[in-house]
Amino acid sequence: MPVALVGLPGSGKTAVGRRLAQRLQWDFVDTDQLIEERIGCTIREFFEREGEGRFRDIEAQVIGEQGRTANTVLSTGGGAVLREENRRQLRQSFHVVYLRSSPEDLYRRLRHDVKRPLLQVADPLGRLRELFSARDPLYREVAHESVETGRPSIQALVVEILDRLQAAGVAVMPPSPH
Ligand SMILES: Nc1ncnc2c1ncn2[C@@H]1O[C@H](COP(=O)(O)OP(=O)(O)OP(=O)(O)O)[C@@H](O)[C@H]1O
Ligand SMILES: O=C(O)C1=C[C@@H](O)[C@@H](O)[C@H](O)C1
Ligand SMILES: [Mg+2]
Repeated sequence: MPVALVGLPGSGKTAVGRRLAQRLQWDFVDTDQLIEERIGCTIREFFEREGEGRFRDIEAQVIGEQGRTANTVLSTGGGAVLREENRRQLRQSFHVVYLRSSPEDLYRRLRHDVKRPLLQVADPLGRLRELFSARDPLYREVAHESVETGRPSIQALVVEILDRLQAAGVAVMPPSPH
């Protein structure tokens, strides 16, 4: 069964997901990257030109496709859980790991980042707090595992998630090369 990472923008889905896939020798797929390849422009440009609804349609299609893969770590976009259809798909077809972060930790990481369209507002910390209140219940609803990302390094998070995946029988660690 593929593994999906969910969480707010900046929670580490891409950074953690890539390393997790390396350790498992699985494929790594990032829905945001896949979508940018398909639409031929950045998500930010697409949001401005076509609107969030069109972006969410493509996102739902990509999650549906990836649910049929094996040996894949899927890093989802921060808003993937907003659609009921996606929550059902995630819960059914993936082992879902929620990277749970406080709005304050996220703000520290993302304040200089201009790539995340939802944070291009006058009060990004306020926006993150709103996003957390609105989405934390949805991430919890879909998650089979939840890990707090406040203090641990990316490496430590990967080790913790690997332990959980092995305990759940979802993944077997490949033998180490030496
Ligand atoms: N546990 C962590 N400790 C320190 N830095 C981290 C941690 N997790 C992520 N980061 C850093 O925070 C930034 C955002 O991480 P990343 O891009 O992986 O988030 P994301 O969840 O994929 O965000 P988005 O939903 O917007 O795609 C990156 O620079 C990443 O290296
Ligand atoms: O939190 C969100 O709604 C989003 C997060 C990003 O990963 C992208 O998927 C997009 O910018 C929307
Ligand atoms: Mg990402």
